Amino acid sequence: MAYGAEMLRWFSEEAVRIGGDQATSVDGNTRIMITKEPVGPCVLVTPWNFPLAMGARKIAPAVAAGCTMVFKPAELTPLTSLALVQIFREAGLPDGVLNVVTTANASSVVGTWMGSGIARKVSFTGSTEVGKILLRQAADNVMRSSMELGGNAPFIVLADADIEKAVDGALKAKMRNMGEACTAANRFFVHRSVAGEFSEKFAKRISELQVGNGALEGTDVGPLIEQKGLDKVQALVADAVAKGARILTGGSRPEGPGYFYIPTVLTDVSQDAELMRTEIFGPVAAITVFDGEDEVLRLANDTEWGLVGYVFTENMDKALRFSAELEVGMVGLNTGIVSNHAAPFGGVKQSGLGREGGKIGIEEFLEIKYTALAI
Ligand SMILES: O=CCCCC(=O)O
Repeated sequence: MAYGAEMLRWFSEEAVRIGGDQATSVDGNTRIMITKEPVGPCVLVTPWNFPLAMGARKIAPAVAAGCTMVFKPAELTPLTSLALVQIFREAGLPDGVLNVVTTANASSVVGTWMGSGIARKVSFTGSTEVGKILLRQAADNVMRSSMELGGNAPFIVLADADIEKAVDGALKAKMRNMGEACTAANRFFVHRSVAGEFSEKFAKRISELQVGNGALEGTDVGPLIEQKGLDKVQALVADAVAKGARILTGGSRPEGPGYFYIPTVLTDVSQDAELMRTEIFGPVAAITVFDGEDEVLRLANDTEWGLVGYVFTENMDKALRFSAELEVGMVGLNTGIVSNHAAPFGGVKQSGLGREGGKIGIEEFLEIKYTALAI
């Protein structure tokens, strides 16, 4: 909620800073005037995992830039988005600027918007698979496209890391939103010399998390979103164990109803395990041990995704080397959280196109116009 609210504050402040530029041509005969205009009607499509913040991160810059929009929230979490739209109405946003449509038939509704020829921009947060469909549709009308897609984040603990800091960061990078985040650490690579200490301390902290009803006092983590998510997590753990992984903690679901899964730490995970290549989207940490820095960089970059990478080290040179060589859009150095309304959020490779938040976030909703003025 705070993340979403800060997006609104940030972009309300950025609205008044949409600048332009001017220059004189080399021959001195033309004044070059550069202005910025709203890109035009936008198609916004958001996921269920941060229903308020992901809507706010698109709607706020679009409104600030002066765009109108059609907005389709996730089928699993429509009510948060309806509440957000109501807040905009109460704040005085004119009718017709922000139009929300809830549907169980996303492809038909969004496909109609994409093919309309009216929309000039699409901004999507969700799976790489759906992102590719939208990009193909966007190509037909040459629409501006912002894509926040999947991730397969490496979490690297170097030999000289502060282990307490690394465990703390690992807990956040793995367990924020029960692991149901594109930023979630998916693959843990720990240097052999500290692997025992890190794994033991991390597994202990994970095993102390109280799983249960989020409305009850003392609960740390709740259930997964749906049966499909739970089935996926169970299958990924079974596959990893069949390929030689050892369970340090968790590895099963608790008795009783609900889509709960006990937070899990696996070690000795084979690079062939399915969860090394798939976004887990659940509370499972897969640890592998490495010996050399070149080796771990190669393993970390061996994925089609490139959203975020986490590195823990007390050595500045190594920190900067890893930050430069990881093929990602965002790096967490000695921190397990990169998400911040004031920072440019986004990935490289198949993790997406464009950035959301920060100073650049509003540019995604602006078009540049150049006017030549004879002098
Ligand atoms: O799952 C990805 C949505 C983005 C979450 C974030 O901003 O941290």
